[in-house]
Amino acid sequence: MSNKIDGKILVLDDDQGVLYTAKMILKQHFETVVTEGDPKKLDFLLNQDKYDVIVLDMNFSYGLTSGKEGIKLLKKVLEIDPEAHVLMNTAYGDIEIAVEAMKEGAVDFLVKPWPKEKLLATVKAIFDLSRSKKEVKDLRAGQKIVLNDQQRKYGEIISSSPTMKPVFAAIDKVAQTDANVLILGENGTGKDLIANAIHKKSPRTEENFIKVDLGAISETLFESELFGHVKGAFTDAREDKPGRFELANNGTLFLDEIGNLSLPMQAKLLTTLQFMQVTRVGSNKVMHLNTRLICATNMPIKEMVGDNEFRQDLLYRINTVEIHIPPLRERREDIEPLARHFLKVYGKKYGKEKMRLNETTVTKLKAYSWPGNVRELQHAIERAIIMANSHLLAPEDFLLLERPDQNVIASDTYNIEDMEKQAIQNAIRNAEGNLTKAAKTLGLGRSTLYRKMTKYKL
Ligand SMILES: Nc1ncnc2c1ncn2[C@@H]1O[C@H](COP(=O)(O)OP(=O)(O)OP(=O)(O)O)[C@@H](O)[C@H]1O
Repeated sequence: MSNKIDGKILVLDDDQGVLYTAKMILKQHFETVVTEGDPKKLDFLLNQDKYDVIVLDMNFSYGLTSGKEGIKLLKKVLEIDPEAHVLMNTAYGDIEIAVEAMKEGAVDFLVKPWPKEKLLATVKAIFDLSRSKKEVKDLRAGQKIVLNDQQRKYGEIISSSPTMKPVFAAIDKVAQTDANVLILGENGTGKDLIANAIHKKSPRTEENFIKVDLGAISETLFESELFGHVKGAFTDAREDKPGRFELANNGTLFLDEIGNLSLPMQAKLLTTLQFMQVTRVGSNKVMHLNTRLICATNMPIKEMVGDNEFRQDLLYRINTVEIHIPPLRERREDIEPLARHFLKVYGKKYGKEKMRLNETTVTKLKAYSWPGNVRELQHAIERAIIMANSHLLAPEDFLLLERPDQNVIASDTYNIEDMEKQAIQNAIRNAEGNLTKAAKTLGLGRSTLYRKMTKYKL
């Protein structure tokens, strides 16, 4: 390995002698030194690559000593790359022009002819400045993601059913290891919560817990989101950005909805997991990682392997330990404590702390099949609290209709109001009680939906 600095320097000057000398000096210390005598090539060069330091001549055309050409070029450089670090080079020692260049955004200037050490020392200092600014930026971009992830609230896990005992036992055991865990369970069963609980109980608890919803990542953004990118790697890459893998280094990476990954994305993920190393898109620097992996899915992943929709080798890599979370209908003992828990949480949120459930309501809640699991129960309680007229929640405060086979208005009425009422009921049912989602499906605002629900006594 060379001990040169891994940096890129561009020298633009119409004096071939200057270009030659600068290259000779800088090449001994920096990995890449590009020299160019034609200012018209500037656009092409800057769009092609990103330079840590640009040494720019102030007086291009022969005989022109006003420095105007250099200022024009400087503006152009900064237009293409507003963060460029430009060192102006002038043969005439015209301090006023140099000061103007600094005002326009140049970082420093040199007066030709410069002693060899002076050029090197100045370029090195500017290089260090540019790198440290970049590191701060990287850190900020990373912190933003980490902060978002940390701010996501993970509440307490409520459960008293025997069916959940093996789940808690598994959490305690795997938390102490670095084993890859695959959490399986229907929508809304608490996979997120369990993944976070494993992290919290693990020795990595002080490090980051980073979640990636693979179901929400497009094919084009997959690599950049997971592995990061460097500025200019693609059109929208305006800044360097660390990937989720990198941010989860020494911590835990939670890949949710892994069953939704396309086969090409599965292949990319597998390679990363095999070597536990990533390279930011557009860079060639390999980073070795120490990341604990937890994956989750609500899809029948083993059947998907049989149907060649999910790679078997990837499944083997992620499912060292499997944790199955049973659906709520298979642990009915949890319904009441969960309902009371959400009653407390939302009672507080909406200033209705006195809300209670009556016995018939509890019986009704326990009898329901909860296809949307804990999330559906959570939304049902929240809605009931918002809509209820008294402190005692009655069965009528819950819209728990078993799902119809078809997602259509099953009616032969043409009365507009009846149709509207049925459409609202269907939408709420299909959204598993999530009113925001139901309102969206209906094309209504949330408050309009509340109004209509009151009107139709829903
Ligand atoms: N045992 C539990 N105790 C308290 N809250 C729970 C429990 N299980 C789930 N929840 C709550 O239910 C909601 C859904 O849970 P979570 O997001 O963890 O489910 P999920 O299985 O990851 O869902 P999806 O498959 O849709 O991503 C969350 O608000 C979570 O806090």
